[in-house]
Amino acid sequence: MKVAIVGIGHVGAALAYSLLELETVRELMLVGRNLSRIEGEAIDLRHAGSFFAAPPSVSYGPVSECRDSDIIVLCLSQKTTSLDRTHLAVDNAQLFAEVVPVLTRQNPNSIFVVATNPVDSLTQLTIELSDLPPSRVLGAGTVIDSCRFRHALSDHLRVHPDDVRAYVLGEHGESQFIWLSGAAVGGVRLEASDIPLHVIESTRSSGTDIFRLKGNTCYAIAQALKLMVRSIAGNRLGTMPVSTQVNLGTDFPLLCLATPCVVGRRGIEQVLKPHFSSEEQQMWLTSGRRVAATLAEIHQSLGV
Ligand SMILES: NC(=O)c1ccc[n+]([C@@H]2O[C@H](COP(=O)([O-])OP(=O)(O)OC[C@H]3O[C@@H](n4cnc5c(N)ncnc54)[C@H](O)[C@@H]3O)[C@@H](O)[C@H]2O)c1
Repeated sequence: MKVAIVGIGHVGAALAYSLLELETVRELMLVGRNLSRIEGEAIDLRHAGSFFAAPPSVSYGPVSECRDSDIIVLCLSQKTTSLDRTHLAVDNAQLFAEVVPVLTRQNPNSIFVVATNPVDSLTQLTIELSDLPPSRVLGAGTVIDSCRFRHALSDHLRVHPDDVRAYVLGEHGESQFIWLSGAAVGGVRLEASDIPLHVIESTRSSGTDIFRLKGNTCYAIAQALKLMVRSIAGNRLGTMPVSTQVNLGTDFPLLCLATPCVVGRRGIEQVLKPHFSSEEQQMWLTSGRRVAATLAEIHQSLGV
C-alpha cells in the first residue's frame, strides 16, 4: 500500500516516522514544496527505517509527482500563531483549492485523510473539491480529543486508558463535547458526577495549552492519524470518531463533524448513529452551526 503525506511540517514528519513500523505500508511518499527540506527528511527516515523490521521505501517530491497513492494524508498548512483553529480557514482553504483537484486526478483510487485545521470544514471542502464519495474522505475529527479525555479520566480514576470507552464528538474545536450518555469504564456507564471539571477542561484546552508552550502539537496527532491509516491499510474496521459528512437537516448545509465511524479499506465503512440526550443533541447542533459558519466564510473566500 502506498501512503503519501502532503505537507511535511511538524505533523507530517511525526506521522512519516510513526508509519515506518506499519508493515501494511510498503511505500511512503513525502510531498512538499521545499524539495531540499523533504529530501533531507526522506534520507533521515530511510536511515531510521533500518531499525524497523520491514520499513516502507521512502520517496519524496512535489504535488505534481504524487501519483497512484492508496491513502493521502493532508497535513499542509499555512503558518499560524493563533490559538483559534478557525483563523486558518481561509488561508488553508486556498491551499486545498490548489492541491486537492490535482491530487484527485493523479490518485483516482485514493482515500483522503485530512489533518489540517480547521479540520471539519476542510474535510467538507475536500469532498467538494475532489467530488469523491464522502466515504472516501475522512478528517482526524476528535480522535485526538477523545484520546486526551481518556488519558485525563484514566489518570483520575486510576484505570488503564484502554478501559475508558468514551468519545468526544462534534467539532474539533471549542464546541466539542463529551458523549456522556455513551461512555463507560470497564463496562459500567459513566455518570456526569464521575467526571471532575478539570478533566473536562483539560480535554478541551490541552491542544491549545501545548501549542502555547511549544508552538505546535505533533506526536499525539501523528498517532491518531496512524490509527486511521492502520485501520484503512489493514482493513481493521476500527471504530473511531472521525470527521465525516452528516446531514443536520434543512437549516444546515452538508458539513462534516466527528461522530463514531467504522474505518476500513474503503474509508468510512459505516457511520454509527449515537443516541444523544437532549442536551447532547443541542451541543451537536451548536458544533454544526460553528462549522457551517466557517464553511460559509471559506465558500465566500473561494467564490464558490
Ligand atoms: N486535526 C488535528 O487534530 C490537528 C492536530 C495538530 C495540528 N493540526 C493541523 O495540522 C496542520 C499542520 O500542522 P504543523 O504543525 O505540521 O504545521 P507546519 O507549519 O509545521 O507544517 C505545514 C507544512 O505544510 C507545507 N505546505 C504548505 N503549503 C504546501 C503546499 N501547497 N504543498 C505542500 N506542502 C505545503 C509547509 O511547507 C509546511 O512544511 C495545521 O493546520 C495544524 O493546525 C491538526
